[in-house]
Amino acid sequence: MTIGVIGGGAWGTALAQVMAGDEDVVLWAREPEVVAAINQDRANPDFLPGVALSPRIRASAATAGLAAADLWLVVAPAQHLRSVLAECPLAARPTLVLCAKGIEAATLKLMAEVVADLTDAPCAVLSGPTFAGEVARGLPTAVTLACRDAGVGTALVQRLARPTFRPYFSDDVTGAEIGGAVKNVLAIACGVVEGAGLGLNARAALIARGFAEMTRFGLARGARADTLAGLSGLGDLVLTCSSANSRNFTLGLGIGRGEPAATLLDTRTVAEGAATAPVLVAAARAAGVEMPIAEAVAALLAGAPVVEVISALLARPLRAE
Ligand SMILES: NC(=O)C1=CN([C@@H]2O[C@H](COP(=O)(O)OP(=O)(O)OC[C@H]3O[C@@H](n4cnc5c(N)ncnc54)[C@H](O)[C@@H]3O)[C@@H](O)[C@H]2O)C=CC1
Ligand SMILES: O=C(CO)COP(=O)(O)O
Repeated sequence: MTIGVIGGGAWGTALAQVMAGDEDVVLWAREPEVVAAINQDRANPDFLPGVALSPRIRASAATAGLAAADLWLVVAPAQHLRSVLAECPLAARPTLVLCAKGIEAATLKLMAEVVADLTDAPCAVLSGPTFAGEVARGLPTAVTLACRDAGVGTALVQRLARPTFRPYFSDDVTGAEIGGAVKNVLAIACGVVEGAGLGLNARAALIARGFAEMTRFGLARGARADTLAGLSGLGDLVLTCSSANSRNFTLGLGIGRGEPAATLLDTRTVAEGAATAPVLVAAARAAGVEMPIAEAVAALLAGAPVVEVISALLARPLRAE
């Protein structure tokens, strides 16, 4: 059996590495230098430095090679998922496991909704507290594997489980997706709090009030509260809101210190929350849901001064919890 991985960034490479413990992996990467480094040096210094990669991973710059796999882990960033997948040999009807965390800007659609525009192949979502470097080094990790079809989902849990990689089945695809997308935005907010020196009380308040926003938005979009309180929601929120290993948290850290967001975003790596924040604000307004922290993050990314944004958040009318 062969697993396909779409995307040679940190997360695609880490998933390829953990899967290569038991199966051959065909990895499509967009950058020829990433393909060459994986095939020749067994490394991906551009996106996942310091990890010696398995010889069972074969990288390719051509999507045709994915046809050899019956299961694809789709790890292109959220805003590129549609264009990347459209170039892949979908006619083979592989099972798709979506691993990006975000909402498509042009359509306000979650990743599974984007995929439904392209194919009716079986589809699941993998999400949870998963820093790529730790997964690639074999440190213990648990994720949500969400699929509307319980038969497909439970088979995927069995196939993707590894000694240090534990998927938990859920049938709540929307909940798993919303947790991952929203926590990225909240991680930026927590980084801002840290960078601006606002203290640990403020960060804890932000995590709790941010989780309330995630829950309100999730319920409005049909997610279940127990999913949002699980690995792909609260679990991932806690991880990324408390560590500078998170690109989103680190972006917020810089903004909180007064660095321009545009400069901080000028990197090869993605901080998905930056793309998600304005989209989330639009989606929340469309759903009639108040998300003041997400609005604050979107304002900061658009260049609003940190002091003003924080003062405005603190000046909001007092209300019941
Ligand atoms: N890094 C991590 O620890 C985790 C990342 N994720 C999610 O996985 C997804 C991918 O993130 P990473 O692998 O970390 O990315 P990365 O930041 O390591 O690398 C950037 C990736 O974006 C791709 N890219 C850039 N421009 C593109 C374009 N125009 N078209 C198609 N692809 C383009 C690059 O080829 C590269 O694969 C994101 O949605 C992220 O939120 C999820 C869990 C953990
Ligand atoms: O999603 C992640 C961990 O679960 C990775 O977080 P960052 O994208 O903020 O680095």
